[in-house]
Amino acid sequence: LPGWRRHNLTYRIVNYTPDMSRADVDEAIRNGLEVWSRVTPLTFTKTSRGIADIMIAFRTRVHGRCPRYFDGPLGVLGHAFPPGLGLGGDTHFDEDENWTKDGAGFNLFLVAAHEFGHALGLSHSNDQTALMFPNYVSLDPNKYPLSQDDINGIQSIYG
Ligand SMILES: CC(C)C[C@H](C(=O)NO)C(=O)N[C@@H](CC(N)=O)C(=O)NCc1cccc(N)c1
Ligand SMILES: [Ca+2]
Ligand SMILES: [Zn+2]
Repeated sequence: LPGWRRHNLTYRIVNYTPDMSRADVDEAIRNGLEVWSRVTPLTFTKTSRGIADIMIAFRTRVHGRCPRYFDGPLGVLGHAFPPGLGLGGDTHFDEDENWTKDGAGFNLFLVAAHEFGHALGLSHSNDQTALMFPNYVSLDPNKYPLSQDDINGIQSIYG
């Protein structure tokens, strides 16, 4: 099955980027998840310790037991693992990027919303307007980032 069977999921921000305030990181992550909870029956509860379904961390290069590596500034910005136990759902951001809450560098909210699409079971879309399009397009972060393609995709998994 491509999606989570449980709809009440937990997430934990394991570490924070020095590029932004903790409050701004918490906000960007919460909003990135809310993009998807608004169009599905999914709920996301933040935990500050132990193992959560979606473990979120800022990492560089080779990191921990993660099978994927980061590549320094630019290029790959983040990666997330599809639903499942263990690494499933876990989402990593490349700490070698400049993470911001506005238009400079890379907007954490936008990249997080994209990565969480993967963590919920979506793969890339070839629709240029889709959040799940492979390449970062710096949208106005206040603009609603989901396209109809994204909504069709997530609702085909979570109904
Ligand atoms: C092969 C993958 C590990 C690439 C990686 C990705 O898609 N992660 O989900 C990634 O970071 N892709 C870059 C590609 C790039 N540097 O343009 C990206 O911006 N993905 C995140 C993203 C953020 C917001 C919107 C969109 N459409 C894509
Ligand atoms: Ca990178
Ligand atoms: Zn992606």
